[in-house]
Amino acid sequence: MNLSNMVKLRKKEGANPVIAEIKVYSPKHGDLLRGRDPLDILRIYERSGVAGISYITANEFKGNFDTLRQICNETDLPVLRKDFITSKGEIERTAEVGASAILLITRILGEKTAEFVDYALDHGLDTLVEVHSIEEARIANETNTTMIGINNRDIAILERDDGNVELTERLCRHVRGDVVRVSESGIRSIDDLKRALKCADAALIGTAFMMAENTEEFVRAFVEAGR
Ligand SMILES: O=P(O)(O)OC[C@@H](O)[C@@H](O)c1c[nH]c2ccccc12
Repeated sequence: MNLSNMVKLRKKEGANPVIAEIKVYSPKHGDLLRGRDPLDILRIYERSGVAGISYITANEFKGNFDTLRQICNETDLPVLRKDFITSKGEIERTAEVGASAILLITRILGEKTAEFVDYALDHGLDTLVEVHSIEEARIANETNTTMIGINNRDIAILERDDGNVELTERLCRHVRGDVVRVSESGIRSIDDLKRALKCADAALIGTAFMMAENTEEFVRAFVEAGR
């Protein structure tokens, strides 16, 4: 099942649709993996009942394509590839490795966003078009994307800012309601999660999960909150 449909299924089941990110490093927080194996994090996320897995292949976040391939081979959950995609060849590679969805950043692709969405859809991928402003939401709304993500943090400065769910609350009404809407980044607590899910269909969380003392307990609490 692809990521957008998995989000809808988890929502129907009464769980909070959470996309859990295996985030090994961030420019703001530094090392997040702390010597763990990314596949062990994957198993914990699977056991916690998340709707899908996100993995960043971008060099700036110390990701790599082989780990993405391993994750896709090891799980039945839909996997989202996050990177600063600027070529159609990267869309083909993402489909070939078995990922379910690909992130396409409006800030980077601009007027090419719609064309890249169609190319990804034609290769069997779900698309998460990422926006950080009303203008970018307008571009995203004009595409055939299955999902639109509101990044609460500013990817142009590699998320060194302290964005939070206020941006989701502010932008959501500008994002089409007929696509899966995802609130991304800066979600650190159950309260943040509940605020995000008031207007988005799913929440994408990385740092808070990677920094948790007891990851499974922490992630499961997010998935089950309010049940
Ligand atoms: O670690 P956080 O604040 O929970 O954010 C996760 C994810 O949204 C973030 O890593 C992200 C969102 N869009 C991106 C694009 C590239 C790299 C990373 C990202």
